Amino acid sequence: MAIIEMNNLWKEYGDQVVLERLDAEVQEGEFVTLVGASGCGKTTFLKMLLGTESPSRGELLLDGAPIPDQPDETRGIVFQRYSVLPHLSALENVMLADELHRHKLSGRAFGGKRKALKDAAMAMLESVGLTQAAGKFPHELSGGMQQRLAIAQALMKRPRILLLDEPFGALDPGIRRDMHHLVLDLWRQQGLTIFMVTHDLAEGFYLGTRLWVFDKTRLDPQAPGAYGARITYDLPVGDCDKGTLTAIQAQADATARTMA
Ligand SMILES: Nc1ncnc2c1ncn2[C@@H]1O[C@H](COP(=O)(O)OP(=O)(O)OP(=O)(O)O)[C@@H](O)[C@H]1O
Repeated sequence: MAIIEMNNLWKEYGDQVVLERLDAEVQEGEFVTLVGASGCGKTTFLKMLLGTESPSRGELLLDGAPIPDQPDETRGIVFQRYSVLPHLSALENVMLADELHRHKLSGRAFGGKRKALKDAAMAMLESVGLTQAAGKFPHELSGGMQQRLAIAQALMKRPRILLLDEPFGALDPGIRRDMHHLVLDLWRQQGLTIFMVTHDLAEGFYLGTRLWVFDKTRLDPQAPGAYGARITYDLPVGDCDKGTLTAIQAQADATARTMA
């Protein structure tokens, strides 16, 4: 069974149609990268997967059942910036992710449980290369280190699905490359299913096993909100020639000009 399935999925805000008629299935372990013009609804789509936005029409299914309408431990998310809490150390940020979840169930961890939680958080920090930074606060970390910390925080609850919203958009190219290796390692080691929004088509092709292009197939320049975006390309990565890449870029640029 698909881990994620959407059937005729729509998202509207008032009379603005953001997404329309989305149909797709994603299997566990896929790495889906999402590209498309600014404002085409990529973040909105991730928010529906997270559970902070709900579909207006149609179905969005997790393991065959409607996706929970609140975030839970099955799905973790990392934003471009500000995913971590500034007044907590790196270690405390990672521990907090688990504590918030535990709080709902049985309250704060003490004694041996707290020690186990601390050990698990340290192991998570190690897996993202931040052992030395455990006692530091976010403002003492570089942009790349902050994003490593955000990833550690998102993975602490052992989600099956990781949602990444332009997580490397603000990073220098060299740091981005390091982050690419990190994400690919974590994806393989933990058997994650990943949905990642990027503005960089090359990054989408390098990282993903599958690339989705969000674009508007119907456009009314007088009423940019009248129609929503659809998935106009659904490509297995490695199966795309240069002409297709150029066509995707040209189409996204044309949509961006019309929507500007
Ligand atoms: N809570 C909301 N209420 C009303 N409109 C919203 C809301 N959230 C998003 N929108 C609108 O939905 C559209 C899609 O926004 P979204 O952020 O999903 O696009 P995006 O493709 O992620 O853009 P970008 O690439 O610039 O991040 C935008 O027109 C935005 O203004």
